[in-house]
This record gives sequence, structure tokens and C-alpha cells, in this order.
Amino acid sequence: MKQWRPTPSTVWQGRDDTAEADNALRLFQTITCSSTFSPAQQPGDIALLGFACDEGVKRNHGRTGAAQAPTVLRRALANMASHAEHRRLSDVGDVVIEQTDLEQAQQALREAVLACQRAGKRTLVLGGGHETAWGHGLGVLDAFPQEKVGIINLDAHLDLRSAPQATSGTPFRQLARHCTAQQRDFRYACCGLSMAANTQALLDEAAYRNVTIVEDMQCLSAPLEAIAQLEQFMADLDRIYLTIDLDVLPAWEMPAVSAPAALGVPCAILLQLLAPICRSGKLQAVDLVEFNPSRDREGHGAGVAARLAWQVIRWWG
Ligand SMILES: N=CN[C@@H](CCC(=O)O)C(=O)O
Ligand SMILES: [Mn+2]
Ligand SMILES: [Mn+2]
Repeated sequence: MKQWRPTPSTVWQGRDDTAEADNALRLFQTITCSSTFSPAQQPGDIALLGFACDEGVKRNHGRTGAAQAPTVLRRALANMASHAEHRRLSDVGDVVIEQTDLEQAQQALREAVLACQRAGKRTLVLGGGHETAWGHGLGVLDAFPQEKVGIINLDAHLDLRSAPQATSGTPFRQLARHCTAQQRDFRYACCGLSMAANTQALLDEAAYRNVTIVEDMQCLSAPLEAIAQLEQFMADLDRIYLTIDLDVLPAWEMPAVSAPAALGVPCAILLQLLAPICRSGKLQAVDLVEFNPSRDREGHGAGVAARLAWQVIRWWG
């Protein structure tokens, strides 16, 4: 596998409580790593894959640093309790970018995701900027060519930009065009959207693409209605690709992103939205993107992001 590196064993470390009881286990003690890219050989049905890249954020004039996120998020996950559901997780390493060749890195991610999915795994990708979604989404679409695959993006932004080259702001425009070229329906929901952070041009593009939009204000004032909208979106799908842009959270909870949200959807409400998606029986792929450790405060953002990943694994039916 090109443009790939294994996770060093030093990353998965934590507090050892096994002197208290055999089942006093944390993730660092239950996760498996491999020195080669070999998803079919690794145990469990959730493959953890890093995408160490922020070239898309750079091209989108954002604050870089997300390339370091996969390692920092693994470290934050390492010391969290490992319950039965977490034993399904194995670490298949990182896809890395060479110099500034984003397109090549996204293609490598696409191939790594496809290999994991073909090996019967579901994929949990730790980005990277939101350019992660172009590679991850393609890999999932490739794996299920005959099925109705829907994308749920928890994000303040639509990321439907039109640009001469791929950025962190273009992945869903790229996936929409790809679906059209493949004569597939583009099924896309953006939940947590800030009207203040998306121009009318982007909203027009969303309307043209028949995108389901659930605004941040709706999530805050009527979470049950927001859930109902998501359930309606999911009803007609075979598989779901869930992408969580951490800038959907408020800046006070998640300062460690390129574009912090002044309002945002707090983690406690986001978890209410996540539960029915995770338990739908259709969830095939999840990523957490845009985490930027260089902007974190005392590791609090990493803790919030890791808790979201931990909870997704626990609920993933
Ligand atoms: N993935 C990032 N998307 C946002 C960033 C917005 C900003 O930097 O303010 C976007 O392009 O709209
Ligand atoms: Mn965003
Ligand atoms: Mn985004």
C-alpha cells in the first residue's frame, strides 16, 4: 500500500488497571495494530484509518494543523474504557500525503477504504480536513455500486463549493458530480448548518442538488424535529456514510478547528442526533474531520472529539 504508514505502538498507551480486575480494560489494551496494511487479517469489523492531511484546508485558506489529528485523536482514545463494543476496533494505520499532492492522497484513501470495506469492515476515518470526505466517500460508493448510499454531514458548512481544484470546501460538490457521472442519485443531508456561514450561492447549489438541510437553530430549539428529518432522510437508504465536521460544535466546546462556530450544536445535542444514525443498521462508514490539535486548549477539544468517536463505536449496531 502506497502512501501509508503503520501506527507506532507508542501511540496506544494509557493507564493499566488490570491489577484491579481482568476486565478493567482501556482501548490501548484491546486495539490491534499491524505493521502492514492488512485489513482482512485484522480482527473486528470496524477499521480505524487515519488521513494525515490538511492540504485541502490550506487550499481553502483555512488554519492548517489537521494533518496531526489522527495521532492526537488516537492518543485521546487510548485511555478511554474499552467495553464489549470497542473490541470490534482494529487500527489499520494512516494514509499520508506526499508533499502537496492532495489528489494522489485522496485516491490512496479511496483505495484503502475500498480494501477495508471489501474485507467486510466498516470504516472509521480520523481526518484530516474535510477533503477526507472525497476519498472516504468515493471508497464507500465504490464498495456498494448497486445500493442507495446516503451522506449525512454534521457540519456548519455545506462544503459544496465549486473550485478549480479540490479543497476542504469542495468534497460534496465533487461527490455530487461523481454520482451524476455514474448515473447514481446524490443523497446528501447537512445537519447543523449555520445560515451565517453559507452564502446564498451555496444554498442555491444545495437546493439544486435536493440537499436535506437541518439548521443549527433547529437542532438547538427542536432536536426531536431535527431527528425526525434525519430519520426521513435515512428511511429510503441502503447504506449511510456519516461525516462529522467538528466545527459543527460551538467554539467553547471545540476551539480546535479551522473555522470555529460562534453558535454551533453542543455535544450533548449532537449525541442525540447521532444515536438514531448509529443504530439505524445502515451505517457503513464514519469520519471525524477538521480537528486541529494546534488550536486546542489543554486537550479539551481532543477529549470531545474522542468521546464522539468512542460513542459512535459503542452505538454502531
Ligand atoms: N471545510 C471547510 N469549509 C468551510 C470553511 C469556512 C471558513 O473557513 O470560514 C467552507 O469552505 O465554507
Ligand atoms: Mn465545517
Ligand atoms: Mn466541512
